[in-house]
Amino acid sequence: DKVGVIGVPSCKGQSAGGVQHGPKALRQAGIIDKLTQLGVEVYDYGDLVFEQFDDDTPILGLKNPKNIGLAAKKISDQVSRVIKDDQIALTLGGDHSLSIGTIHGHAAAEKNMCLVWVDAHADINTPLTSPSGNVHGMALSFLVKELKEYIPQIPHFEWIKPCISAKDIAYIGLRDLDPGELWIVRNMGISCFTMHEVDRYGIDMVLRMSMQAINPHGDRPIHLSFDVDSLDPRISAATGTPVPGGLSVREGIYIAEELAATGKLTAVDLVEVNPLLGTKEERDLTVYAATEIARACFGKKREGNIPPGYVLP
Ligand SMILES: N[C@@H](CC/C=C/[B-](O)(O)O)C(=O)O
Ligand SMILES: [Mn+2]
Ligand SMILES: [Mn+2]
Ligand SMILES: [Mn+2]
Repeated sequence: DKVGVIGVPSCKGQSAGGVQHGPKALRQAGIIDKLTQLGVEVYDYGDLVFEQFDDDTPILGLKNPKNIGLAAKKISDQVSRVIKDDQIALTLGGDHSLSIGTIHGHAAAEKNMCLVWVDAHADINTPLTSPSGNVHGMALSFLVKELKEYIPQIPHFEWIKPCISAKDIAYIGLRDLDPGELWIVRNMGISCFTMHEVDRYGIDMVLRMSMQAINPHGDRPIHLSFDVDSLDPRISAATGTPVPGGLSVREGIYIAEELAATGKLTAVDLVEVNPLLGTKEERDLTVYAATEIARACFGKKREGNIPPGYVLP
């Protein structure tokens, strides 16, 4: 496999300072080497640089429209280029608003892609339903075709073409939805496996049902958007919006192992690591969990791995 790593030091989609240092924290934890050790051909594109615009007043309550709209375009172009170069795009965040760009870029390169969104949150508030104006909680609303009529015109967001249908999305790990989001999930027919379903069916069955729903013939490129706050705060406390009762690191790794096994994983977002939050132990554990999810996405197996060409001595 060839993997293109893109750092996205974004933070304006939410209000906790520090998430822009997520890419650096993951790099300092050796994420690149850990992938290289798996025999993966890693192309590191470094971190995207975003021009900062201070004159960026909220529109309809949506915060930082100019900074986020312009950043998303850069992200979209970069992800699209990486995938067209036959590399799996691994985007290190940064806040979850970056997924506007990664999913848009993925769809530009692979229009038949489908999406697994692993998160405590649905991130599908529209600008009119958002309780906070934070775009990391709205990312999907600009991308889902069936929501087009509910999305007001936002300056610097005009270039975003809705590129995915509700039926092509599966949520895993949800446990903190706003009313508007639940209405959308229920009425647009998005496959949704909250922590209730994870408890009821177990993670394997949830994954099987997700794939049955969005990729029944196993022929569609898969986009995994992994928000570290999907994991339980006991193992992922260094994040802006922690919610108790999350996935265990084993469940997170299982999702990654199974999606890797399909051979169709084409883009991965690893977002919302905020190294300035929590104690040093909590930060190190959060970063460790995130790097283990990444390793599992690119072939690391708990049964072990045999290097190519290995011969028993
Ligand atoms: N639903 C809340 C929380 C959003 C959380 C976004 B996150 O999942 O990317 O952390 C909001 O809209 O403000
Ligand atoms: Mn979240
Ligand atoms: Mn999120
Ligand atoms: Mn988060």
